[in-house]
Amino acid sequence: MTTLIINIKELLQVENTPKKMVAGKDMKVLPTIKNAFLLINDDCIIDFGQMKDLSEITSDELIDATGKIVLPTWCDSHTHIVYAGNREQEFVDRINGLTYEEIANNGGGILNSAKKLQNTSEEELYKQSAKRVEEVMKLGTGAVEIKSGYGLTKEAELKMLRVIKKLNEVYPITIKATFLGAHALPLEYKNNKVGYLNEVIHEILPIVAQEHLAEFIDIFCETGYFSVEDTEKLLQAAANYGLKPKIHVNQFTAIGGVQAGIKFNALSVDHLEEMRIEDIEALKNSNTMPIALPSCSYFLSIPYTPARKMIDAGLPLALATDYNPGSTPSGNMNFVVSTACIKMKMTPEEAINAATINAAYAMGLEKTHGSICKGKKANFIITKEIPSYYFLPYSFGNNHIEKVYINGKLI
Ligand SMILES: N=CN[C@@H](CCC(=O)O)C(=O)O
Ligand SMILES: [Zn+2]
Repeated sequence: MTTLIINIKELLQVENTPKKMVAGKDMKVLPTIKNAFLLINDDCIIDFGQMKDLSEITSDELIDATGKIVLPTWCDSHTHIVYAGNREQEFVDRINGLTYEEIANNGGGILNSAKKLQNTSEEELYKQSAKRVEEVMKLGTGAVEIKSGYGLTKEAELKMLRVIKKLNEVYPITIKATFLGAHALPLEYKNNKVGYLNEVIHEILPIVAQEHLAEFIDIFCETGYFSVEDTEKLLQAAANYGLKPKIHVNQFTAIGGVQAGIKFNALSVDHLEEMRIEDIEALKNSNTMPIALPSCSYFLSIPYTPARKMIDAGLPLALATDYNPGSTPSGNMNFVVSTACIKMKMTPEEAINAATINAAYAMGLEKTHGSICKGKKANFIITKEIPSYYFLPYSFGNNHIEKVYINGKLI
């Protein structure tokens, strides 16, 4: 089945030769075609170009996109979409003066979500999570990474990963799974971090690998959670099973997590609200993609990742939502792109690159996602009539999306 979109006001992020990602000054460049067409066949992009070069208008379906912009769907390379219940009480507690750290120390935070998830059946967890997957697809996300990490027992971690697997089988959106058993210390291991890490490494990780439940490994490398030494121990064990790191580092304190990630050839290092010069230096000449999570900074009122310093130093940057019940109860990549422009001083071109091609790279999907390129997945957003693509981040909080196609299917 072919679909032809004609009279596109501007087609964004077009590529003739697919690139891996963009870094530094190149992030300011967003290749586009004005007055364009896009042709897809089933789940694949087969042609695009200027309207004047379109030889004949024959297709099973024809869409006139006069006044509208077409761009690749967003890639969300860091989420915790599979969770049970919510934590709106903690939100109110923070408004009333408690800090995120105080809430966690009182048994709230990640442990609160873990308790809820352990007491939720796999079917119910699937149901709650599927609703969020449907929601983010409508918001224009065509590929997403989802972590475990709210289980914190063998049974519950595997339950989360099976739910992620089922979501990937049921929905057209591409889903990549990450094993985050080392997200927090469960209460039973309060004074026995070594014991819990051994449980993760020797009891859960082998099953995750054997059952192919995750492609990536993650750990919360942070003061009060897991140290750099813990991180290296886990990443070494995961490497033996072929799991690639995508890790939580530098959210509240910079303790060397960036360097640990690079040492183990991490695909990405994520959060980075606290960045030292040596962290930026370490990322240069690495294959590791830094990921910023501006909605988390917004929600927790913590610093934003210093995108300007990083990009001006020649680094690439990806943007993701961090959708989770504690620090970011939002999976809206449109808001992420706006916030990156408004609060992190990224240009619209940089933000769109960071949320498409660089984000695809940060999940190992750059060959199939993240741009309008022949042979890539037919994943794209058709906007409502808008004056220019600047309008997307500028007119923040408003919905500019008219249609979303994922794997060639209208969502
Ligand atoms: N920082 C660690 N993990 C999550 C939030 C966890 C929670 O509060 O539930 C994050 O990425 O922000
Ligand atoms: Zn996270």
